[in-house]
Amino acid sequence: MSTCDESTYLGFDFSTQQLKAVVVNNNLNILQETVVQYDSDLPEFRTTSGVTVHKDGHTVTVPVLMLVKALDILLDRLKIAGVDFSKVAALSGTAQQHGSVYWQKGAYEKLQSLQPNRFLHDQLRNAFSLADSPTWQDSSTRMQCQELENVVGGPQKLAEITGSRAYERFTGPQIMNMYQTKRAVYNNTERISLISSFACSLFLGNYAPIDYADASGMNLMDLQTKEWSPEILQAVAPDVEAKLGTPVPSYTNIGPVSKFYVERFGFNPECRVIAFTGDNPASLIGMCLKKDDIAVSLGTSDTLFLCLSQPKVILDGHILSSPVDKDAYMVLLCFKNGSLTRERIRDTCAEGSWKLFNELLNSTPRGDFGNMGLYYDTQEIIPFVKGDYRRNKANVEVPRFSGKEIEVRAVVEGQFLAKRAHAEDLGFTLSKNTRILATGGASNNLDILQVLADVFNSSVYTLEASNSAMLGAAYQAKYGLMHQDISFADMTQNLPAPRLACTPSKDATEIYTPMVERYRAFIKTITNQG
Ligand SMILES: O=C(CO)[C@@H](O)[C@H](O)CF
Repeated sequence: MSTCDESTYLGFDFSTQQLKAVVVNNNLNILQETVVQYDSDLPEFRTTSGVTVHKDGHTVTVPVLMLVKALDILLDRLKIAGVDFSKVAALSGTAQQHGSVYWQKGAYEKLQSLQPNRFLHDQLRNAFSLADSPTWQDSSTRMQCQELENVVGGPQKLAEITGSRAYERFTGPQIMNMYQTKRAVYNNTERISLISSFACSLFLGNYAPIDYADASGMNLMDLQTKEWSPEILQAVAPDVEAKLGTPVPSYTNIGPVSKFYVERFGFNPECRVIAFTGDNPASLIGMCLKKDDIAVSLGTSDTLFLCLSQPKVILDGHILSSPVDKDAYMVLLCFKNGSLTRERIRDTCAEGSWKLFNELLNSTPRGDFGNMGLYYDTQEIIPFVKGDYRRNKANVEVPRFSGKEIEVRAVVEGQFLAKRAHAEDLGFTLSKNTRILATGGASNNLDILQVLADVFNSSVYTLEASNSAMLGAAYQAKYGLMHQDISFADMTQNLPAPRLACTPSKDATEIYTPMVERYRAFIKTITNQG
């Protein structure tokens, strides 16, 4: 299907708590958005914030069929909203990273023979050898992480090969755990997808390849060669390469949309399916990140990422292949305790109201009278700790603060001090050209963004849409069609510039630079390194 002014592009975001879609026109302007909230729209799956936290407190899964059923609902909502699918020239998507989907033997035939008069979820009910897929919030694979690092010669070596030391949520340790503890599932699995490539497979009516950017979050792909590392695969499980397929550049034009969508929804048979990718790489696309930019995504997880022209070896954080240039890279820091932790403090200190939360936040001075709090509802990634930690002005640990307003400011300042400290540990130096581009749900809260601007002593900008991952998927749909003819920068040059949201207060640097050092000392103590 040739692109023309009438063409539209579809982007899907299978994120942790919801499935979203956006339709953009040929100029990448938003025409339509819609969402399915897993918990409320699909209560039969009994998820909380989109997942099931198991009794061991470390295993965290998502019901795969819930994601399929969410797509059925979402496409119907788009149709009811009047979207003309025949104009969609290409579609792409994104998803929570690291999660793994296990397709049962025989699922390929089911994908190939989808009937347009039946729901997807009805036809794929028996397509998965594991009903509940591990997600990025899972931390049950500590042992497999140790094994993987030992096999290659330690965390530094694994980071040199794959871009990260072993992490519990990464797909390599997860597959290893599957092989070791659920052998029957592994043996009954003909294909292993990430959640992004699983979603892409639904549109392709075939197994979709894993893209380089999301493959970088698996501890399996050699970042230099962009191929699975034979040494690592061998350690993970037998015959795993055949189940993974071959990774591809993130903007690969894979093939036409499955005829199921042509016949059921009126898609153009020439509509192309572009490789799906992880939500953080997709955010980088949606934000059109530039060299001096730092992106901060304030979602279920909080992440910080920036562009890199050459890879580097880091032990706290991740180097991923760039989603828009297969020869470039991105640095990613992920903080598992993001919006859900802010919401917990909102509920305990501000009666569940963001209005009151913001009032309490603004009633306290920058620096919170010298108090500092670190709050980890679930096992954190950076640092590897869990629980609440508070210190007063004298740097003495205290069980609680004197007022709710102190706690409210402490959770926000603590989360942002962590981001600045670890970004600087990566070698990023804040300068007068630094722009902080904020995205994700909390980027709609200007009071929280003001703290971000103060802690980083940098101006904070926001985009037209707070969901940059979903937008990035739609941009990738067009880029996948055109990348041989135009650079991503040229394709997106006419998009509106990010809007200035907050500038740092005059005393920001004198208040927060010392606090960053206090944060570093604080986590050394709580991780027993001090
Ligand atoms: O684990 C993460 C990144 O490494 C998270 O940001 C997930 O992608 C959130 F879905």
